[in-house]
Amino acid sequence: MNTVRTVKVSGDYHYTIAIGAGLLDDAPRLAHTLRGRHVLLVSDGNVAPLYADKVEAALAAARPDLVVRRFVIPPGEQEKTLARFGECIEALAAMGATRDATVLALGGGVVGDLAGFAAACWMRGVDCVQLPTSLLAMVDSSVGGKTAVDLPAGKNLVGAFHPPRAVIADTATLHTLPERELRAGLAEVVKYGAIFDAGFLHWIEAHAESLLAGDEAALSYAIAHSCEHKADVVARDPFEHGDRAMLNFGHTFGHAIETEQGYAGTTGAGLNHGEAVAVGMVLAARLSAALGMAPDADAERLQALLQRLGLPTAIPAGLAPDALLARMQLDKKADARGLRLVLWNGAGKACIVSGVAENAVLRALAHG
Ligand SMILES: NC(=O)c1ccc[n+]([C@@H]2O[C@H](COP(=O)([O-])OP(=O)(O)OC[C@H]3O[C@@H](n4cnc5c(N)ncnc54)[C@H](O)[C@@H]3O)[C@@H](O)[C@H]2O)c1
Ligand SMILES: O=C(O)C(=O)C[C@@H](O)[C@H](O)[C@H](O)COP(=O)(O)O
Ligand SMILES: [Zn+2]
Repeated sequence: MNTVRTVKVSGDYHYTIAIGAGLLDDAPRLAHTLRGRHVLLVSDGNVAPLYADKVEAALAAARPDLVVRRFVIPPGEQEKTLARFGECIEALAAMGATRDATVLALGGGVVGDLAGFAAACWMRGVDCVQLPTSLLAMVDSSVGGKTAVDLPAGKNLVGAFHPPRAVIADTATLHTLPERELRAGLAEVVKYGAIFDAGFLHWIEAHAESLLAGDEAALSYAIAHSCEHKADVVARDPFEHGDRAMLNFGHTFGHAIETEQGYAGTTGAGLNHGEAVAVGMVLAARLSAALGMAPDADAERLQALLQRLGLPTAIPAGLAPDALLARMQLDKKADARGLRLVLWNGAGKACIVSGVAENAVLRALAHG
């Protein structure tokens, strides 16, 4: 077994994030997270054929008494729906899952959000253990307990806060992750540097090529450091009453793009989540510069880094600014005063601004 890094999420909803190559083979570690006998392994059609047998074999070796069932969805953001959530709940009912059951989320953020939401709702809440297999899920979605499904009207509009019992990230799974999805995960890594840590942003700039090449040491440092930042903010603010909202940097724009494109990202016809967030961060940085809150040079530097990482930085053709603005108005941060956006004060510093003028946002969208 290679080195295992651990990051602890402290506070009322505490758990450990374990990061290392080969952790899906670590039967005692997996078994240790389970309380009862029922396990529903949720995955998608790309990940299950690669890793589900391995996980089930490890569970059977450590706990022969377990009742394990599999629920596999087709891959892609278009599957993060109320309908799939319903099927997942029915799978728990069919196996007679008791209140000490565990939902194992084996996959990227789509599987993690859907499985986590099912765990939050079955019998008003059973354990969820996140086994992230995409870079984006390792650095972001598996941590912090936001679970949700999308509606045609907007991203993540139905969901719950339901912190995982544990997160076990087997970095060896990244060897099979498509390059496009690796880049998408790097967008959320850049986000942490942009909003919290100018030094980390500089480190990413210096290690961009190693990260893109899938270098183990660089990726494992980026994952652990990103998780430290996320663990820190979600421990302080688990329900996003305050500065957890900074994790939404670029997301009000990005979610509007994803929704307007009908969540067509993973199939290749639109932007996926990480790509949309990359565009969104550039728009939020440019808007901040236009409002005199961030230096122009920092906004240009952020855009240049995202471009070096092979990420898009412009709104895809065919998306109208007024349609995107309408989508942004259904963002979960908005309140009676209107849009509430995460804006930027330059490298390492973000802020949350209420009542942002719509004409300034429209100008950013029109130039985007
Ligand atoms: N809950 C949160 O805090 C949070 C944070 C960030 C993003 N999200 C959500 O996460 C989702 C995006 O997650 P994502 O980028 O992981 O997308 P995803 O789950 O669609 O995974 C991307 C693609 O990679 C495939 N894949 C995953 N791991 C693989 C592996 N090891 N080998 C081969 N293929 C693999 C998947 O099958 C899929 O086709 C969005 O729905 C977003 O809203 C949630
Ligand atoms: O954990 C959080 O808080 C985040 O905002 C992380 C984001 O990267 C993630 O995409 C999240 O799902 C967005 O949340 P939402 O509340 O805007 O739906
Ligand atoms: Zn995100």
